[in-house]
Amino acid sequence: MGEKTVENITVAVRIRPLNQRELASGGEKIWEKDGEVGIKEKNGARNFFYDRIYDENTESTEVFIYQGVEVIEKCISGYNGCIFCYGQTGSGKTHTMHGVRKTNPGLVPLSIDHIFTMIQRSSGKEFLIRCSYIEIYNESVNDLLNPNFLNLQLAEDKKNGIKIIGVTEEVCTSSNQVNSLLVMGEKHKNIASTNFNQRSSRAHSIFRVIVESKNTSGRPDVAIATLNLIDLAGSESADVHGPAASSARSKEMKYINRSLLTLGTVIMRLSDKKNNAPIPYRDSKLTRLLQPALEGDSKVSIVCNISPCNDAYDETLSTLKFAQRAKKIKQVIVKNDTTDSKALIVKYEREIYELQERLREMENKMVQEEKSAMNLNVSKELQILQEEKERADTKLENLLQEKLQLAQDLERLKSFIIHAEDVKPSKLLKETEQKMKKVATKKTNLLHSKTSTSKEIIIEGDENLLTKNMDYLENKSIVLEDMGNEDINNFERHETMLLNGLDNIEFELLGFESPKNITGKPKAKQALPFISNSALTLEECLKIIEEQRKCIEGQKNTIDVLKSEIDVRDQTIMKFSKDIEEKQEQVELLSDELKLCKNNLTKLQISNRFRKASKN
Ligand SMILES: Nc1ncnc2c1ncn2[C@@H]1O[C@H](COP(=O)(O)OP(=O)(O)OP(=O)(O)O)[C@@H](O)[C@H]1O
Repeated sequence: MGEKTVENITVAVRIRPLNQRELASGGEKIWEKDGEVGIKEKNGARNFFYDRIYDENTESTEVFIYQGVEVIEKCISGYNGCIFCYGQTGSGKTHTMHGVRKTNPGLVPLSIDHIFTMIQRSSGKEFLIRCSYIEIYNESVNDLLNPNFLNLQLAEDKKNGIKIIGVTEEVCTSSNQVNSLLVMGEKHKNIASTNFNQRSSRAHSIFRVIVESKNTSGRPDVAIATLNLIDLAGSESADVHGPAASSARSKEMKYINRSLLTLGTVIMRLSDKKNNAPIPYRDSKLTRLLQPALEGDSKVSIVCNISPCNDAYDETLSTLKFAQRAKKIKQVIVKNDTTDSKALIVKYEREIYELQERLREMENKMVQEEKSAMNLNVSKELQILQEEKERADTKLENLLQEKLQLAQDLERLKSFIIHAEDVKPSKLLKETEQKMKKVATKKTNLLHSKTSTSKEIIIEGDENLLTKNMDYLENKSIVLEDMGNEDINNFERHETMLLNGLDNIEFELLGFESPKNITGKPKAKQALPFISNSALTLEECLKIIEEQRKCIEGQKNTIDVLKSEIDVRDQTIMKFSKDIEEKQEQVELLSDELKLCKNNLTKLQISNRFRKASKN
């Protein structure tokens, strides 16, 4: 706890001018100011003294100078403050508290202006201002800054007084901002027209400003002061609404009067300390909310508003008595110093510090990012990609070479392969084959035409191949006799050739053995010009042909394998090319990202430089 001061509640009386209704009804002014601090009945029957008396000629600014300035300045120094107006309906409470914003502002807007003026003058200190605005309507606490928040609950808070749970608290940094909140709250106020006041407040309204202050150097203490600016609803008698009063107005009147009565009792008990009767703070929401202030933790200033008219005599007298009692209340007000980390200013400062740290970290990180992006990531990435590309290029080059080699091999191998259709049959072979066919036919015919004996002789001729040959020639001459002359000539012309061209197959077809011994060496090979070695037997030739055929088939298989290998490599090459394209795209993307990163950094740096400049 901080410094203490013992003070009385400051009580002033403000006399408003007679209003139209009073003048029209022939009302008379029976109360008048008596010096700076006195008020007396015109007939001299009664007089009262307070801290200050304001008459109908006094401007609200003057009221503020005496009733408001000290309270506000105490708040700025860390003491709680409370200013409220008390009086019957239509006596000028709202006029005093709020006034007419531009032409004749009341204590609330003047207090706000003064708070910010004081802040401006308080070098070496920092402040945090937050505001809330509520009204107590029919004993229900409603949020005027958020009309959806109705019937808010109250809770005891030993450090900060009575807390309104869930109330809207707006942090404000200028008087304009606070005034905007006031305007907004005013729109949600319960106001109605009565016989006594066209715009009568149907609820008590409390504009609350919490001022947190802290020295920028030295002790870390934070002073938290709460300023309550209260415009009470006025006490009402039944004639305020007339006999046709609606049930809503009657209900409002009941609640207003009951809470004002409780306030009166609280003030009475506080002013009479000898009487140890309990103080009924809890009997109304109004007194509960005012309890910390009235109990003595606040600098309290009360303006009691009265009508000077004779027809309001009772109400005015009641107000003046209330003011007298209030004047007696002594208060020990204490400065609210705290090192509580819950103080919003401490919390915000910590947050600001944390945010600045984070910003610094972010800036460093961004510089690092930029560097690494510039020097490491991108160049490394590029280097890797380039190396990969070079490797892929080499691979591709090798594969192309291999492919070329394979293509050449293939061509070479292809040139080795001879297809049947590629080979032109020799004229000689063709003729030989034709003759062979003819001979075969004729031999068959001959065999059929001969007796079974001659057939047997031929078969038996196996014993002596030469004899067989003779027989054969004999048989042939028989056949020749049977054939026409033309045939004979033809046959003879080709006989040698035929004999030479006959191979073992023909002989075997005819049921003979190979005529190797007939001519010494078989001549069949001479009829096969593609076999260059005439020394080979026909079987050997066939074998060679078969081997060659197999070899060609083998080569074909090899070529097929090579072809499929080439296909696989082609696919690999395609894959590599695709990979390279993808990597190049990645490189482009990374370059774009880097550009973006650089732009963002430049923007951030500019905004930082702007922010630091505007701070200075
Ligand atoms: N000092 C003053 N000078 C000029 N006009 C005043 C003064 N005091 C009050 N009035 C006028 O009297 C009328 C009623 O005043 P006001 O609304 O402030 O009364 P109130 O006490 O707030 O009433 P209620 O309790 O019904 O809300 C208003 O039109 C107001 O402008």
